[in-house]
Amino acid sequence: MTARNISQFWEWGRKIICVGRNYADHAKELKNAIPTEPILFLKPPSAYVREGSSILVPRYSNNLHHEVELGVVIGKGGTAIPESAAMEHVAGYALCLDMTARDVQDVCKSKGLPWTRAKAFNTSCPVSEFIPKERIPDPGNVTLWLKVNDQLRQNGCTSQMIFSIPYLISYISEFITLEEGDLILTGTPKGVSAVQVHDQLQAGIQDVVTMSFRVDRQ
Ligand SMILES: O=C([O-])CC(=O)C(=O)O
Ligand SMILES: [Mg+2]
Repeated sequence: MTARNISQFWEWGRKIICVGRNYADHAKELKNAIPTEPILFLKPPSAYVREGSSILVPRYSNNLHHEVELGVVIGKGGTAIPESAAMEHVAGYALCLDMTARDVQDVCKSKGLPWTRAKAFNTSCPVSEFIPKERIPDPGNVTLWLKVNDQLRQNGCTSQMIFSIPYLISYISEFITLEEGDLILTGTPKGVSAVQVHDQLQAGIQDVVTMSFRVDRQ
């Protein structure tokens, strides 16, 4: 067996744990209450898509939204990690999109059902290259942006997160053991909007990384 390299964490088949409503301005734009505790959901590793492949609109959705998010890649596993030690468990970062079938999510929300079909479908988690920890010395203060066909839609700073990265690692690991290669999506700032087939999405973390994806029909 060849040695696994964390710089290709998306091939490892590990967990993708997502935080919802972690920016007050995004919670407000969707008319949701501001959470007092992290809201979590999961995507399977089959959700990953890499540059060069397209984001596919599920056949059952007519309102696919982009959500640009900072992803935290776990380098050292652990259970019940104290907040003070949380950053020692981080190997690096990735720019991520939490693609969301908003029409499906709205139905799930109205019925009090889980968001799986809205959030966990194939290609619902586009990811950039792996960004080693050293390249983002202060992950709590970086700008995330996203353009659709060259028009800026999202532009937010991770300093606006309600729950910090160390807090999230500690909170999650209390009841889900984190493993090397897991990814945590930390929530999206405001500006989410619908994408259409053949749109071109471009996103970045200030001067650290950019990525682009095309949207196609499934
Ligand atoms: O808006 C949602 O669907 C919740 C979410 O994933 C986020 O806030 O990033
Ligand atoms: Mg999200």
